[in-house]
Formats: sequence, structure tokens, C-alpha cells
Amino acid sequence: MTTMNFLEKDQKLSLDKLRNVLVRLEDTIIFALIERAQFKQNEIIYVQGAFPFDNEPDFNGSFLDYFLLETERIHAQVRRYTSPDEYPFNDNLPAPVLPALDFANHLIPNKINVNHHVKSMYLLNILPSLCAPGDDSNHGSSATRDVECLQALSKRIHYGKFIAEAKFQADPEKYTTLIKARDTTALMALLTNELVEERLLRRLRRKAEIYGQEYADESDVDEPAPVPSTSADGAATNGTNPSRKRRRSSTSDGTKRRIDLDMVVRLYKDFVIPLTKKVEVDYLLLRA
Ligand SMILES: C=C(O[C@@H]1C=C(C(=O)O)C=C[C@H]1O)C(=O)O
Repeated sequence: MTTMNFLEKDQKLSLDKLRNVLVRLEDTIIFALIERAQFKQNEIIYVQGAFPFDNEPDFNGSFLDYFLLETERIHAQVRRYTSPDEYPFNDNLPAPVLPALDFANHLIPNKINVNHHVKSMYLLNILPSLCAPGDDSNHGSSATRDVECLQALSKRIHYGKFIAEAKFQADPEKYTTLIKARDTTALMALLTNELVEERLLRRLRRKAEIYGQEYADESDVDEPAPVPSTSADGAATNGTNPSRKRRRSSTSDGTKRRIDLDMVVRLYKDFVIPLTKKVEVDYLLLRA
């Protein structure tokens, strides 16, 4: 199970299934980062007011803010944000044009949304080490990739609500005692699973190493071309064309990477996991 089907009424929250969803979201996040890393930082798209939007005279945000808002406006109309695992970065989005779906109700009512933290973490701490400095004019492409990164990170981090609910259901007495005492330190300690975190960071580095490798297509390398078993003059050959040598696409360490492994691990260690756990604690505190 790599996704939760929130339309299934009898599907109970399972910590294992939820963890599998987080594992699958690692792939989504790594590939979204790889896509953004193709372009330079293009800092101007993050500068408030740097681009005039004639069709939106009252809008005074950055180019990315504009693209994110317009993206969320259209996604809201196809009811993206009615799904229990989707959280927008903007308020005041249009109503869906599609009829409401009857989702299973796993969580207690809450308005927890940490996307302001997600966005500032991404722009201030991730982007500068993800992309080369400078401007390559790929402003639209950079913004589209930024939106994909932000949406994937937001989804992953807000899954903390489901994780917290599953943990509460597994031990309601212990959690209720700490919630009533508003003991956030003890709550954080109780919900923390260091073994899961350590395994995640090891897996993440390995995934980034594999997904981030440049693949040298067969047509890009001088493979020894197979030749007929006998040459034109009829002499037996060894089946290869000695004149073509294999051109390696690798660098000195044997691989050319599209993403910095340490950056990916740091993203999770310093930001994604702590923010997920903050969502878990914030959600549990509502459960008193
Ligand atoms: C998500 C969980 O809760 C915590 C947060 C984790 C994370 O964000 O990766 C991993 C383990 C826990 O410390 C979990 O227990 O799986």
C-alpha cells in the first residue's frame, strides 16, 4: 500500500501503511528536487513585486507566489483541497466545481497547516544548496518545479496528523495523560521513533545516490559495436569493432550526480522530520 484511499470507509489507520506512504513520498520529493536542480536559483522569481501582473493589479507577491496562487486556484476547483491529505499554501481559494466526495473521517477536526514553515524552509534553507547561483531565465520552469517541491513536502509533513492519530489509537491512555498535562516534551519523546528515523536517513541517501545518477544511454557511449561473425573478407572476427572505445560519462568518483546527497539528507534531518513531528504534537494537543 503506497497511498491511502480516504474514500474507503472501513480502512483503519495503520502505522505501517502510513509509513509506507511516507517512504513512497521520499521518491516524489527526491525527483521533484532533481527536476528543480536543473535550473539556476533564479532568485528574482522570489522577489516581491519584481514582476508586474497586469491581470492582477492588487497582487503584490513574488512570481512564485503568483504561480503558486494560480495553481492552487485551479486545483481547488477540481477539489484537491477537500482531500484529507492535501493542504494549500493560500487562503480564499475558489470552491470546487466538482461535487464533494464522502471521505472517511480519520482525524479530529483541526485547522493545522504549517505550509508557511514549509515555504520559508524551502526557500531559505533548501533552494540555495539545491541550485547553482545565477539566473538562466528559466523563470517559469523554476517556478513550476518549486510548486511541485512545495506540494510534495507539504503532503509529506502533514501526514504527521495521520501518524499521530494512529499512535494515539494504539495507546490512548498514555497519550491522553500527556496531552492533559500539556507536556509537549514528553509527547515528542513518546511519538519519536529513532530507529525509523535512522533507517529513513540511510534509505534516503541511497535513493538520492541512485536516482541522482546520470544514466549514460547506449547511444551516448562508444560501445564496441557488434559486427558480423565474419568480416567482409570472410575472415572470422571476435564480434566487436575495436575502433570504437567506450566513452565513460562518469566523473572521477565514478558517477555524475544530479543532486547533492548531503543536502537531501539534511533536508529531512533538519526540516522535514522535525516539522512532521511538530504537526504530530500540534495535532495530539487538540485531542485532549
Ligand atoms: C512519522 C513518524 O513519526 C516520527 C517522525 C518521523 C519522520 O518524520 O520521518 C519518523 C519517526 C518518528 O520519529 C513515524 O513514527 O513513522
